[in-house]
Amino acid sequence: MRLLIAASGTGGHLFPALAVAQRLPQAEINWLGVPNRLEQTLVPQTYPLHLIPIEGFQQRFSLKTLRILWQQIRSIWQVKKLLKTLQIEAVFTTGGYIAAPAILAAKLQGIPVILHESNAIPGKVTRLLAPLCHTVAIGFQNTARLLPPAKTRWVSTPVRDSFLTPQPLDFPIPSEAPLIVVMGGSQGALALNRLVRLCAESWLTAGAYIVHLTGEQDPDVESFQHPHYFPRPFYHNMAGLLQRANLAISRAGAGTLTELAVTQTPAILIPYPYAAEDHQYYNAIAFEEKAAAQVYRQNDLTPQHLEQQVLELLKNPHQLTQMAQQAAQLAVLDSAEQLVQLLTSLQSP
Ligand SMILES: CC(=O)N[C@H]1[C@@H](OP(=O)(O)OP(=O)(O)OC[C@H]2O[C@@H](n3ccc(=O)[nH]c3=O)[C@H](O)[C@@H]2O)O[C@H](CO)[C@@H](O)[C@@H]1O
Repeated sequence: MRLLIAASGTGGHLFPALAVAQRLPQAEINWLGVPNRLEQTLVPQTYPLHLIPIEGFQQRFSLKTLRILWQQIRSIWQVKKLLKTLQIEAVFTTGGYIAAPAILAAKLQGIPVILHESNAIPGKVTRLLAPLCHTVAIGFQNTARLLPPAKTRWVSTPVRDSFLTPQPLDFPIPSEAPLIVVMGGSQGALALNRLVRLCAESWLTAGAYIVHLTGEQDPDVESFQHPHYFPRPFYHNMAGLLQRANLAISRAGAGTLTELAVTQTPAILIPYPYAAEDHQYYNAIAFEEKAAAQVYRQNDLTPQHLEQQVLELLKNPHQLTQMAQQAAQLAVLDSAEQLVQLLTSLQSP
């Protein structure tokens, strides 16, 4: 199969697409992305990457809106040409603004599209263009009700292959010590970082180790130091890290949540308060409803409260085990496989 994957921008859009691509060794895969985004680091060693210069629309109308609209229209023709030149037979996209030209160009060329929407509240492009897709694969079961004219199928969200087998971890952490992993999504989260640094001392004193994924942009990254505290701007072996973690303190991006479920990691979730339509909160609630996580609104959460909640959990391994068991109930281990089947079924008469 000749497949175009349109996935761009953040880890949450790229890693699920890479997980599907990994499972299609026979396919001829080309990738559609945007300049200067994470795909330029993650994709070109494995797949030819084609870049189109587009941006997402801003909330408020301005002259820039017209420029973005023009970029979008132009990019539809660029993608249409690409589909033709590469003789693409199917398009797979994980949503976001790159999905718009990919879906519209595929529709003009009569090529079927599988769109994967990982979030509980679908993004704007998904809501608008879902009816043009062959199938919209969804990460959360409840999302189907928000996409009524489209054909939906719940598959959860794919995780990288490494999550499906035990991975070694290269941090010097004794096997009996509790490990807290702090994650702010693929770009880190400054507010979460500040909050955690205010609490870290007391968790470390209680015997925990901390791996803190800070993102690349934190100016205060060196402001807290301790021999059992490991800050990293970005870490690639997420599977090994989460398999070992006893507790995660995290934003609530859909990709991260799926990985927490697959690795059975109990979590304190602090959704990004400015995510479009508050979708991270609704992602997180699905985990809280199943008692797999505790959810706190960033604006209501004081450092004292977070510090206490974590200390309580560290003192109560039985509660952590119960949360881990509940997280396991949310895991769908063959999500990537289901998407591969959907894609390959497009070729059957
Ligand atoms: C601010 C915002 O709107 N973020 C959105 C974005 O987030 P973002 O890309 O942060 O979100 P996710 O949590 O879905 O995915 C992060 C991915 O990056 C990986 N990772 C992270 C840190 C690290 O050091 N190493 C690493 O590999 C994680 O393992 C995970 O696979 O896309 C997600 C999927 O549409 C949405 O749910 C999020 O709401």
